[in-house]
Amino acid sequence: MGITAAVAGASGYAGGELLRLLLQHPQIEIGTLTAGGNAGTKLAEHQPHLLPLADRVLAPTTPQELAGHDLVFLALPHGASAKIAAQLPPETVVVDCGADHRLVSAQAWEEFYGGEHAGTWAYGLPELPRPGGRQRDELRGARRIAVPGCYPTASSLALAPGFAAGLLQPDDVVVIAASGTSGAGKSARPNMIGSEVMGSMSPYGVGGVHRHTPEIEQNLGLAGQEEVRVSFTPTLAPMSRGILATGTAKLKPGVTGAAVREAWEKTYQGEAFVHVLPEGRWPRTADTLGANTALIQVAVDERVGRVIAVSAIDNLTKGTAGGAIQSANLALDLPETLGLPMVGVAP
Ligand SMILES: NC(=O)C1=CN([C@@H]2O[C@H](COP(=O)(O)OP(=O)(O)OC[C@H]3O[C@@H](n4cnc5c(N)ncnc54)[C@H](OP(=O)(O)O)[C@@H]3O)[C@@H](O)[C@H]2O)C=CC1
Ligand SMILES: CC(=O)N[C@@H](CCC(=O)OP(=O)(O)O)C(=O)O
Repeated sequence: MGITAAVAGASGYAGGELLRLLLQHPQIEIGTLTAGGNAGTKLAEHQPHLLPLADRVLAPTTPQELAGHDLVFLALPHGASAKIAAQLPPETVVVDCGADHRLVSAQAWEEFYGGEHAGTWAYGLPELPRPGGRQRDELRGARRIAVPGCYPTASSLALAPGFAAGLLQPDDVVVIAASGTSGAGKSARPNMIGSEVMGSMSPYGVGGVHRHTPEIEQNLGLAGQEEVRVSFTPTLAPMSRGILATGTAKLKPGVTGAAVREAWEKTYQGEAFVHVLPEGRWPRTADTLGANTALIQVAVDERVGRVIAVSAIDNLTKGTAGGAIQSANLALDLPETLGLPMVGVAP
């Protein structure tokens, strides 16, 4: 018998993308699917694109329904996963797409999310450079995994090579990122309706208050082993999927353009999903659509002594469900790339 996986939150965007990818995974069988208020309805009502699962009925999200699987993906709102995970057997691989277990600092959790910190799990961004290794080292054999936020995935992959190589000043880092509307989940806010989003871009969470700020700081700080401060501004773009993150940071004195290029290329050399593009080509979200890839480019603005690093991802694929399955592959000792698309949909 193969590996069985349950998906909690199967009626949502992240749950739907998990199922799209799991249907193509050669070693994982899809088990129980659950929802909240939509429990009792058929999956086809919420995910009409997932034809092979159309007649599956959604179960309520309880530990009893989720138990008995080798793998459980939680694609639930913040705060819902900790209680459930605590009631699942310790040997089950639990992969949480929500934020509950991403942050190391309880103080940062309280400041940006409020309430009690549920604890820290292995962070599911395998390519992230860490002193003497990669984040994937912590994911091999892990039984509890926290999938990163979509903005932190794009922003951290863009800038981490510069911090890992000690090329960037830690106190002058700016990230501005644009996201498609699916990043907000299915429960639309008033600013998400089509007539407001189409043909317009708008900032939100401005002024250092967006909850992904401490997560980006945590990742860049771990890469460089020093405290990093980031000014992060998210914006909403008129597209359903995709994130384009532009990070800039002040170079340390004497750092050359050649050293920057070498650091970025070396960091991601051999990585299957994270690619530094050839010089002169810039990442576009469209090229990552439906793929578990992150496309990166870097340049030096010599006039102001800053590095500019840009990355593009599909927020639902590398930014959530693809990253979740990549980490699960590592936890289960499967090939890291198994079942994951590397080719986007174009145009
Ligand atoms: N969208 C994205 O790009 C990203 C999302 N994530 C994270 O993934 C998680 C899911 O996000 P997303 O799919 O976008 O959200 P959606 O709003 O699209 O889906 C939420 C899912 O959770 C279920 N649900 C809601 N409340 C409860 C509850 N109290 N108990 C049990 N189930 C419940 C919903 O079921 P029902 O239909 O019955 O209401 C639905 O299946 C979130 O934690 C989000 O932060 C992470 C990275 C990126
Ligand atoms: C466009 C949009 O609204 N995006 C979401 C982030 C999505 C994501 O990655 O968030 P989690 O931390 O919730 O998992 C936001 O800014 O809140």
